[in-house]
Amino acid sequence: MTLWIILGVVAVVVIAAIVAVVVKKKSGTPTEVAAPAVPAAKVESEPTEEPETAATAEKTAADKSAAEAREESPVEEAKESKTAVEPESKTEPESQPVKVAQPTEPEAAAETKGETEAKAESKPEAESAEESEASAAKTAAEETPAEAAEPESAPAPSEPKAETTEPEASKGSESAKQPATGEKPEAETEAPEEKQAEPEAQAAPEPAQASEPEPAAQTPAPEPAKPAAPKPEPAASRFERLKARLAKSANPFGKALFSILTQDNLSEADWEDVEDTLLLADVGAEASEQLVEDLRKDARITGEKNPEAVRAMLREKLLDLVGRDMDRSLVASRPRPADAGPSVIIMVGVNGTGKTTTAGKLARLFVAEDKKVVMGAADTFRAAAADQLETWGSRVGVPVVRSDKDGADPASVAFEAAKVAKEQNADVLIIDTAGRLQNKSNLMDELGKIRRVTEKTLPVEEVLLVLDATTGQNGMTQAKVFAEVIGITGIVLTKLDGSAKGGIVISVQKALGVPVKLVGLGEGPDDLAPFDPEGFVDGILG
Ligand SMILES: Nc1nc2c(ncn2[C@@H]2O[C@H](COP(=O)(O)OP(=O)(O)OP(=O)(O)O)[C@@H](O)[C@H]2O)c(=O)[nH]1
Repeated sequence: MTLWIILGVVAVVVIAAIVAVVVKKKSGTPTEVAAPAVPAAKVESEPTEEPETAATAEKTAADKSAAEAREESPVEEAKESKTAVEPESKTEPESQPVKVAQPTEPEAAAETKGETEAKAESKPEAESAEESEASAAKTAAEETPAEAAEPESAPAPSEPKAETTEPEASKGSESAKQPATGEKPEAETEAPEEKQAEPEAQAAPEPAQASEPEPAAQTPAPEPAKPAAPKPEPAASRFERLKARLAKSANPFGKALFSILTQDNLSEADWEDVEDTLLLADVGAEASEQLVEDLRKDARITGEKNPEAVRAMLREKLLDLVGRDMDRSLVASRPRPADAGPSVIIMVGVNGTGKTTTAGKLARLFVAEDKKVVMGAADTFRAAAADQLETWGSRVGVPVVRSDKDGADPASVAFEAAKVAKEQNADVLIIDTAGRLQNKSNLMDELGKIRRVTEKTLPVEEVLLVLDATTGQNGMTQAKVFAEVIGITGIVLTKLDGSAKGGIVISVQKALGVPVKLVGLGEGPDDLAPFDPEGFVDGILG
């Protein structure tokens, strides 16, 4: 039994050992199978990594290609940067080319969109600084900023440039013509004040508009400024020359009077001839009657047989009528305090009397006196008027404040002109206005507005009524209305060279109570002279 038990145990042990071996062999397979599980995990993580690396690879590739492209071509660079680099590259590329292309303009380009206004503000400062140094010629150059910018921008090939320059150009055109551009802000701020000051909405709003254009510099065509224009003839010698022309022109009434008065035994008919002669010469009915009466009473004339004596006495009578003691000096020519500021002259009159021409001639007259002059083209009704004045200004190196806009508010131009003249410390500001009929009340009101707006900055010391001597007595009605509306301080009698009506000097003075201060005896630049009563009477007596 015992033996069987032992054998049984041994057998069990052997079997167990065999089973153990078998089991061992089988257990080695499952561990290997598990191994793949690890790689499986790796695969899950790899998918994420692989896409990333692929993306970065593409990006780097794109960047590289983009970088290469930049080196190869600036144009492609921009494209690449837009697509690959996105936002940053979009803005930078655009601004850079501009900056690189034109050093001065790049800034302008970057600034234009948002900084145009700020730029405008800074301009004023610069201008004011320049103005302090400045001369008329300098301002002239400043006044044409828009024009100057155009040429530069034109060549600029890049689009950005064109865009940036456009704003400037447009800006320049608006404010343009006046150097006063810088003053724009001020003008705007002042506009409200003006509105308040003037109940009528008119004056206020316009000045503001005017200020925008400031561009006065725009204003200003004065480039030709101080070209080699012939030196203006001194005022002193002008009337001597003009007197000779006056004697040759159709102003024979003095001679006619002389021939009648030197006759023996003047009859009633002779006296009627005297009066008719005076009337034909536009001396006026009242003045003619008075002169004849004086002559008849004067025994020295009626009894005098010596021609020279008659001539001398007639000369005295005519001088009395013309007015030898009237103050005919222009306010601007009188001695004045150094800090008085510019003396403002406004030219008014009906159409075609010679306002613009006289303004130009007058500028020459002042330039001949070494005065610094600024002109304002407030004749915005006739497009060519500003050009005409600008041409006159260029002849003598005088800056002209003007607007490019047809039909612009003349008060705005006057407002700007006053500011420019004051800032430039000019001695004289001459403002040309559009011709108008005295029966157009709205246009006449406009004159009052021009004066009021101008006086926001400078007092108007002189208003010259420009009368065409050939219009004769018709001019009297006009003159009276102008005097009532804007106030007249003096008369300019033009085209006296082509008129037989020199007597208008006497009648217009009598009607308005203001003196003839200047006479025009031709279309030449120096055919304007201060009126000299003695020279005038000598001229018409021959
Ligand atoms: N003979 C002569 N012609 C003159 C004189 N003054 C001006 N003229 C001419 O008169 C014409 C008209 O002159 P403008 O200066 O344009 O007249 P304006 O008053 O400004 O004209 P509007 O602005 O249209 O009212 C021009 O042909 C001038 O040359 C003068 O004293 N003598």
